[in-house]
Amino acid sequence: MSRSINLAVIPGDGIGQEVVAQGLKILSAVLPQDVKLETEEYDFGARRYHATGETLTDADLEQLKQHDAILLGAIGDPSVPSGVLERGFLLKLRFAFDHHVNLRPSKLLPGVETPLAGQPEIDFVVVREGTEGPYTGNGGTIRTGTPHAVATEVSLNTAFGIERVVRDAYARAQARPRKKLALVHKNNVLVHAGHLWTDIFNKVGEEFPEVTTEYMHVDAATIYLVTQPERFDVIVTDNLFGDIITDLAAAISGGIGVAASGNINPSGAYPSMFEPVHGSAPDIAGQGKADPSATVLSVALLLRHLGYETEAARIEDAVSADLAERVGKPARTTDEIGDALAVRVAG
Ligand SMILES: NC(=O)c1ccc[n+]([C@@H]2O[C@H](COP(=O)([O-])OP(=O)(O)OC[C@H]3O[C@@H](n4cnc5c(N)ncnc54)[C@H](O)[C@@H]3O)[C@@H](O)[C@H]2O)c1
Ligand SMILES: CC(C)[C@H](C(=O)O)[C@@H](O)C(=O)O
Ligand SMILES: [Mg+2]
Repeated sequence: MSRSINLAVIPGDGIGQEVVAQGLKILSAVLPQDVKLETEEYDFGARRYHATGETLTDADLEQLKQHDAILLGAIGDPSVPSGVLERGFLLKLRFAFDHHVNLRPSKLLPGVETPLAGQPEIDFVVVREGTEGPYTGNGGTIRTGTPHAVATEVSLNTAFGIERVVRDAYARAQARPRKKLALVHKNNVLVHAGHLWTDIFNKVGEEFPEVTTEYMHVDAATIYLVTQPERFDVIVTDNLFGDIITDLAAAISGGIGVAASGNINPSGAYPSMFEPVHGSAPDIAGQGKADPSATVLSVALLLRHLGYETEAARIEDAVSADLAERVGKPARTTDEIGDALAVRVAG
């Protein structure tokens, strides 16, 4: 039986261009010959915006819908006002394709440096809700430019949206050896949203008696992520808390250059999108300094999502070996790391 992957590729802005090139290099190197890889590149981001004023049109969404999956580098550029591309492209796409499971694994691989004392066991996954919370654009500004300006950014939380992501997180916890799930929220202050999350978390938990649960306020979670990261197995949390704690999770487990993510539509109704957790890093863009590992690991998540478990594991092993060998060696360019990984996955 012939197999194929029809992939939408969105390099985007800044280092997105550099790291996606490496991701594709590794993808081509790892796939068996009988798998036909078709890629179509899209120019979303600052270039498209400056040329046309567009971020993501309905026609673009129609085209993207035809693919099996999407690989994204990063979106956002200092030449475009903050929020225009982030909301107008990235969030619009995540919402349009109902990417409600934003999956962000963190694993401290052997030999990889962490700013934490000792070499703690870090191996957890954050299931970040991806379509609701304070991200929906449910707000506004009045009296702009006056001393009485008012801005609101209302967090939207639906029972439907919470329940589906919470159930997904329980299922992931159930499938892992430690079977632990933590709900991270702020139900001591955000009592409306927080209690809806907590009630649903407890109710869905009745279906998963083997999963051990705990609740933690998000501020305390930031303490434990630093002092006891080994405590975590699966974390489920809302969109904004998930955004913040996954940058922290990246920082403790090898850095933002190795943090991968998947924006998953579990039903398959729309293609899922895989991207590094990091952004376009304008401070290092164009200098060959970006670590492509996060994108390469995102390619592994993409392959696993499409059923290519062996190839996904090969990529993860290659990145792990590459990271372990870095200690004490001079820094390599983005391209050099990509080349080394391509050799490893092919061999
Ligand atoms: N998914 C996305 O497309 C995404 C994610 C985050 C931020 N952004 C956007 O990216 C732009 C820059 O955001 P930011 O500076 O807050 O975050 P950032 O993640 O781009 O950069 C934060 C820091 O991490 C470093 N860094 C990031 N990726 C790296 C890599 N692969 N290797 C080595 N170092 C790396 C950067 O040099 C910088 O010091 C903004 O426009 C923001 O909105 C986009
Ligand atoms: C750029 C921004 C919209 C995005 C988010 O907040 O989700 C980014 O920070 C991320 O973590 O993917
Ligand atoms: Mg973020």
